[in-house]
Amino acid sequence: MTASIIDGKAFAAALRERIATQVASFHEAAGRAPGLAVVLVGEDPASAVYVRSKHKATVAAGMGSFEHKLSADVSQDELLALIDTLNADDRIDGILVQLPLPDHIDERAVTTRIDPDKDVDGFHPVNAGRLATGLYGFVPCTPLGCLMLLKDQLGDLAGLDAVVIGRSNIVGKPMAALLTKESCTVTLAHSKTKDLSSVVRRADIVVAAVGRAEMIKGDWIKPGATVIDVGINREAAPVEGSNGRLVGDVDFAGAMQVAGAVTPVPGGVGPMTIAVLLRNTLVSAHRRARVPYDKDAL
Ligand SMILES: Nc1nc(=O)c2c([nH]1)NC[C@@H]1CN(c3ccc(C(=O)N[C@@H](CCC(=O)O)C(=O)O)cc3)C=[N+]21
Repeated sequence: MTASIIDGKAFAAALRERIATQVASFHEAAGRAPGLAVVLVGEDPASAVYVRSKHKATVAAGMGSFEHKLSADVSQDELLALIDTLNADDRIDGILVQLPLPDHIDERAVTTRIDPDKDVDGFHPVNAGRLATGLYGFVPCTPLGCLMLLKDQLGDLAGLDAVVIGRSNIVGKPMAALLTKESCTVTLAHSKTKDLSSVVRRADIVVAAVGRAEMIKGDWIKPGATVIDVGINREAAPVEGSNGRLVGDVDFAGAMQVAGAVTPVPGGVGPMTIAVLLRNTLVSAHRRARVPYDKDAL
């Protein structure tokens, strides 16, 4: 038996198509395009690549893209002042400050400065609280993308055993909250979890978000389980000057022998993150302009 491969890239492309259609009707109804502001501090090459693909996807969906590139030595006060300006700018429905930030800037101070109703990343504590208590709010893009893939694969998730490995505020915790909302029995495992392989083995759904290459082994997985691999780890380059291979947090070849379905890396969760960012921005635009939208298409 071989697992099926969950094509996140294709799912994300289809979602972006539906978003583009709704962006066009929003534009007609509101007389403006939805707008996304992306702030990049410094010259980290990986961050620059992500910001470029976000910009391309934003424009391709018919949205306005407002890029702000600041030098690595910008002061925290200058960055906060830019966020205040973006908060007050009516053309902008979503604000994303690319993480990580340089060490002299306090990420907390930055994420809490963003207007929660423009916080399309869902990182503001107000949105974390809304998610935890079941109120409307922005849900972080990566876990929401994972949930979309799971529902597409499995339909109703109620009663399923889910294990989330990794307790970050950006992926693990919101993922556990989303699965709880879907009536899964959720275990949030992490680096201190005892006997992780046994914890993983009882799960119908495994979401791996630990940031350690191929840590989750194939023989830990329950036969037929659905495995979502959030990890993006770059292996050391085979020859100097070249790029190393991208691998997930799951031993993909091993998991393919046992699981029912597995997301690949690349081409799984990563493309969903950007598509959901556009979705959150479109939803924000509808809310801010008080134009109703088609929830089912998104
Ligand atoms: N405020 C903030 N919000 C973010 O959402 C955010 C961030 N900061 N900092 C960095 C991470 C990373 N991230 C990814 C987006 C797309 C892919 C993606 O499309 N990956 C492709 C391939 C990527 C490659 O080839 O390097 C794939 O998995 O198929 C991955 C990772 C968003 N992030």
